[in-house]
Amino acid sequence: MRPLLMVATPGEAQHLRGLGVSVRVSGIGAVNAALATADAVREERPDLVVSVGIGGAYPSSGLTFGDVAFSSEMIYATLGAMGGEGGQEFLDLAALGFELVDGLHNRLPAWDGAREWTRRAQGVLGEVNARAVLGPILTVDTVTGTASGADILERRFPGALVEGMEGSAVAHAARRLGVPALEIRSVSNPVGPRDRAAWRISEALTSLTVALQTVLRN
Ligand SMILES: O=C(O)c1cccc(C(=O)CC[C@H]2O[C@@H](n3cnc4c(=O)[nH]cnc43)[C@H](O)[C@@H]2O)c1
Repeated sequence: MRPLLMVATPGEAQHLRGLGVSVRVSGIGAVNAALATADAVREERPDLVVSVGIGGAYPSSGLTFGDVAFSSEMIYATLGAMGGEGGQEFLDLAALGFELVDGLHNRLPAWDGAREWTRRAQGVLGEVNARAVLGPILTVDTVTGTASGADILERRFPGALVEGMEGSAVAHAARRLGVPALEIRSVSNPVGPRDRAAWRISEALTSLTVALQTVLRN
């Protein structure tokens, strides 16, 4: 297998350089992520693209610092329109009659090995009291900074585990070039009221590295 890891920041890349696979830095956000993924796929011809990084955990996920979310699907959580009664209803691309790619709308299915990778990561993370969980991962353009914002997204996408700012765009670009994709995010912060002091980035990057070492080994 020739996986390509896409990260947003040099700090994330630094932790992952020793894994023996290609790691590319895109910059923050969906546009950077899509453009960098397209360039990297054309240059390196991977057979799997993995969007990896830190992320915020939704309260209902039960995930906490250092837990690792594996995507069952990557969802553009805010791509659509607000409408309906009082303008409070989210209309996704399907409701608007627009296709994203290949007949898909906001949701991009993950690579079909995602469940097996989650199982393997759970084996090793369990030893340090962290968890690996499979479920939807949301992509947002703005870090959610309020409890009501978290609540809105959890209602819109039941079962959502974590949010980040690049995963759907990485998967989208990879899909357009015929390569399967997966997103893996380690929890650095809860989604909710902004508290920058509470972020635990180092802990998140350590368990992300452990999880990746395990799944990439076989
Ligand atoms: O709120 C701040 O002051 C702040 C300070 C430093 C960095 C940020 C970011 O927005 C980093 C975004 C970066 O990290 C990923 N990430 C991590 N946690 C979250 C989250 O809760 N919601 C969305 N994205 C998150 C994201 O993928 C970016 O690559 C903010």
